[in-house]
Amino acid sequence: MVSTALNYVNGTWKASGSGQTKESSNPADLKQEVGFYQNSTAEDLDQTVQAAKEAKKGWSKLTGAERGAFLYKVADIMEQRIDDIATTASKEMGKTLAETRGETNRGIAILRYYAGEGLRKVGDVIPSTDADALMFTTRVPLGVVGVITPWNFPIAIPIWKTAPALIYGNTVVLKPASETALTCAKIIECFDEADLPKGVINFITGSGSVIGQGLAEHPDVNGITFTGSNSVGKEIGKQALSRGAKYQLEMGGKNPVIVAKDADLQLAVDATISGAFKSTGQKCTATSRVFVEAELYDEFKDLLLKKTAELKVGDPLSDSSWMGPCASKAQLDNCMYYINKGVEEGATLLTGGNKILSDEGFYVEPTIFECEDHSQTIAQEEVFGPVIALFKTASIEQSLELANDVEFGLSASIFTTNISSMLSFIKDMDAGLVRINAESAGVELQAPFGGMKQSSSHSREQGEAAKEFFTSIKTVFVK
Ligand SMILES: NC(=O)C1=CN([C@@H]2O[C@H](COP(=O)(O)OP(=O)(O)OC[C@H]3O[C@@H](n4cnc5c(N)ncnc54)[C@H](O)[C@@H]3O)[C@@H](O)[C@H]2O)C=CC1
Ligand SMILES: O=C(O)CCC(=O)C(=O)O
Repeated sequence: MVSTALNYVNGTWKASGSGQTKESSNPADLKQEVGFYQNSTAEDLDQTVQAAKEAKKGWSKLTGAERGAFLYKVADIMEQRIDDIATTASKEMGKTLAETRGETNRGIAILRYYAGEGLRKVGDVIPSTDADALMFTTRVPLGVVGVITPWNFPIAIPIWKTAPALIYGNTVVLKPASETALTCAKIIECFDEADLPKGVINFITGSGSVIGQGLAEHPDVNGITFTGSNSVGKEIGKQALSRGAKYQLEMGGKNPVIVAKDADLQLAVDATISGAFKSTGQKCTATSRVFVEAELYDEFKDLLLKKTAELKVGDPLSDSSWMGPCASKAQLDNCMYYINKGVEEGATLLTGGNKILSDEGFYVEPTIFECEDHSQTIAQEEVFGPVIALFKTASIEQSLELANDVEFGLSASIFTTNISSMLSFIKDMDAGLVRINAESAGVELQAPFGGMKQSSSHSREQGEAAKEFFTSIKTVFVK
């Protein structure tokens, strides 16, 4: 059934003052509309922020245990809705149902993790130089947090930003990507039914340039957490900095896989395929460059091509599909731009490179280029699609040097059985997430996540690291 998502402001579902809605469409079936969302205005945003501002005092006064009890309740409600949330997400952005179900379960686990955080320590006792004094740290919430999220993890990312914001006592205004607005509304329904106090969590849809930018610029928004493109992220950072708000940005990646001559071949090929092509390559942690030592190169390439040919691309709602379409026409066009660039700049197209079933949806073939020149566009820029640039290298040292030769530093993998190769990779690879004998994608909710170089604002999300962003430290001296 086609539905219309409303904004959620001060505990009430509400239409935008604009009276306008926009359509959310299905990238796997261009004839099917999934539903509609509110095309909100700056006035709607202001009312939403005011609701969060009014709620912050009461929410911050609750104990962590009390706030945690609400999050446990949201998790329990969401557990009853896994299929509905996952199906909506698959319809809105084309990821396979197996992946969106997994992502919903991950969202539930994140809620429970942060619910438990309400009972963990928030400070340290620090010895004072004054024998009669007690000195310690405590933490206070930022206040109102603006959460701006992308479409590629439409369930996990809104939750991994919102749950820690709430448990540490902040109130939230959440603006999801328009492509996945209905999925996010289903998540908010779980918060609504868990009866959080009014105004603690608010949800508003609309364009990035009005609602996203409006949040970044709003004087009553004390912190902004963002995941998305580098260009938008940088602007948000500048706006937040200029008015003294705290900000956290998670942006692009150009993630390498290094395959040593002593690697487990099957493992390295399977992990490369999964890292590069799951979610149609639309992960900031996706594998996009692969460096293979010469001795194993031909065997690796043959097996990679054989297994890629076996992948079934099709309807994300069908159990037999391994990879769905790109999330939108813009994403497909972007992908084709980079594929054409690869061909123009002289990389050898080994497989893929074409749109498929283009009348029905935004499908593209899993694509592999063999490259020699690491300065080529497909080796340097984030594609955000199922495209691999494959290189033969003379040594692990050369692989590592090339792996670091990009502006990003989010995640990176090495496949090797040699301990000293592992250790030099851990030490010398410039990435926030380094993985040994495991694919480049795959983030665990209890561990810090974030990038180096241009991939992030150098902050970390998830696990205990979230506390650093969502709170301010107060040093207390008592005498
Ligand atoms: N690092 C990641 O996980 C992601 C990276 N991307 C990259 O970005 C490219 C474009 O994807 P988009 O969806 O267009 O990303 P985007 O950066 O435009 O959108 C992300 C979020 O920011 C909002 N936004 C857009 N313009 C804004 C503005 N001026 N001020 C504040 N918020 C704004 C959007 O509405 C959305 O909620 C992709 O091809 C990919 O390369 C996209 C999504 C996620
Ligand atoms: O690899 C993952 O699980 C998370 C990736 C991510 O955060 C992203 O693509 O935005």
